[in-house]
Amino acid sequence: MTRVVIMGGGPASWEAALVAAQHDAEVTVVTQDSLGGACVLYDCVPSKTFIVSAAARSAAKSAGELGINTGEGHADVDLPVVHGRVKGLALAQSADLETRLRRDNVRVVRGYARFTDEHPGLATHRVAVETEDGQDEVLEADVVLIATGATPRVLPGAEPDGERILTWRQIYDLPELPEHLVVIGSGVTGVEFASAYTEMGVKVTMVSSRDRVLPHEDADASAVLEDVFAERGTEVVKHARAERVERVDGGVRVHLQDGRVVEGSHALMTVGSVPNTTDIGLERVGITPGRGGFIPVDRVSRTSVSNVYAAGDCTGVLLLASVAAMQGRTAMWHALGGGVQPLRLKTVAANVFTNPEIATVGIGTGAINSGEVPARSVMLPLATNPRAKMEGLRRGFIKLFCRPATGVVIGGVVVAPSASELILPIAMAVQNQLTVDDLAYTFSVYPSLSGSITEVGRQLMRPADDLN
Ligand SMILES: Cc1cc2nc3c(=O)[nH]c(=O)nc-3n(C[C@H](O)[C@H](O)[C@H](O)COP(=O)(O)OP(=O)(O)OC[C@H]3O[C@@H](n4cnc5c(N)ncnc54)[C@H](O)[C@@H]3O)c2cc1C
Ligand SMILES: NC(=O)c1ccc[n+]([C@@H]2O[C@H](COP(=O)([O-])OP(=O)(O)OC[C@H]3O[C@@H](n4cnc5c(N)ncnc54)[C@H](O)[C@@H]3O)[C@@H](O)[C@H]2O)c1
Repeated sequence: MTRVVIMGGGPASWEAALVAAQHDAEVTVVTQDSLGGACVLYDCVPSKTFIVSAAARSAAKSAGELGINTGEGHADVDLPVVHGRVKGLALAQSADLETRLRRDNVRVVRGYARFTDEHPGLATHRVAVETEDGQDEVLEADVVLIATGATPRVLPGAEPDGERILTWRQIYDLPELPEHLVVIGSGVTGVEFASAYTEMGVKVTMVSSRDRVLPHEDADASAVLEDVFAERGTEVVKHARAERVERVDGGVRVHLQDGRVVEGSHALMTVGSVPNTTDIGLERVGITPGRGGFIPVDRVSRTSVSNVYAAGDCTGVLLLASVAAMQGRTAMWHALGGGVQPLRLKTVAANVFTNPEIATVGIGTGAINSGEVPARSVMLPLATNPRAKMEGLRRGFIKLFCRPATGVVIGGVVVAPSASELILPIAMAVQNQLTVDDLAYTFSVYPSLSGSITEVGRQLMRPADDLN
């Protein structure tokens, strides 16, 4: 029986464990947190649960527009209930995962895992487990998967104290909503929390190091988000790098590198993550971390050392739960001899959970605008969609990219309240190399937002004459 040891307990780990168990391996997961890892306990799941509550408040506040009076536009936030729900759902999901893995005979050990091979180059590996209760043990492994994830990056001079200077993992312990939250960093994490706290009725100022929020996303999508921020009173301070955060009476002062100062009651640090790779004994197996401490892997999750795989945020490939999970499965399919499809990043769908949401898949706008990838594209504002009008949606769009000659769909962007759901037909088109004609001939429900996807397909169709 192949002995598989998995270090870490997030999506890369639990998905790998399920595949390995299916292949009759003897599987041990070593995780210092409960199962689910940072994804379920601190990052993805808690933030999305919080965002659902924030969206419910917005919906209640805007119901009057649709003729439903909720009582003078009030929608009070019961923060202990919101935070209780966030933590409760995370723990419940973690417990579900543990039950599932145990049912598949996966051994789950709570502890910290490190390689302890005597020297690099050995055919099998040893992983030492350090437990809180001192029941340390050493596991012999034929295959090891490193899935140790990442941790919030700390800016020197802005060390989180859990009271006023916070990481996104500490906010659910706040007894009250901040009066004025300064969000430092305008990547995906920053904008999601800026959007959610604004919807919760908090004054938010965002410190953005670039000329726009979400510098790596579609520029039209960022522009919609900036318009919404402006309309709701979320201030964005641009070209602004935080140098340090000082605690003052009743609040914080954020000192920017150019001398400007931003004041608020609390600072939320969203300046990226660092991989958990420094203290796991990589040198004992001969793995040298790459740039930023991430572990280099190929498209089937192999490291430079035979029978040692890595998956998820510790690899820095694409810091998404869905990618972590696929990397984990791929590692086990490869290690245990199943058929394996190398990871295809061009087909990954992702979503920014702001209001409206921003979903993307396939080739990005950057590569198309720069001419690197030739494409035809259409952007259709949702304002003309009948269902959007009924729902009172004024902003958002569907954008589609296809190959100039064949019309094969290669990417798309959706900006809409439910973009995370609407992106799926485009993702299926990209994954299966469907054409704009395939989309155009697909029935969509009338009236529906997805009707705009088939409409974009029709706008990108070419009469047969054009193709000759
Ligand atoms: C605020 C936020 C929101 C996000 N929202 C989304 C989203 O909506 N959708 C999405 O797809 N992605 C989202 N992500 C990204 C997603 O959370 C990560 O990509 C995902 O968690 C990575 O999973 P992983 O398997 O690498 O491990 P992680 O989830 O990071 O878990 C790794 C676990 O291993 C443990 N560990 C570390 N070292 C050891 C060791 N030596 N021994 C034992 N255990 C160890 C860690 O403590 C941790 O519990 C979000 C990220 C953040 C920060
Ligand atoms: N919905 C989702 O799927 C979701 C949500 C959150 C995070 N994530 C993933 O997690 C990863 C990390 O995202 P993130 O937003 O946490 O980190 P990030 O690294 O993408 O963004 C951090 C931002 O902070 C800025 N920054 C760094 N130092 C700064 C300073 N001193 N002052 C001001 N700004 C500063 C950086 O320029 C950058 O724009 C991403 O790959 C993302 O896809 C996904």
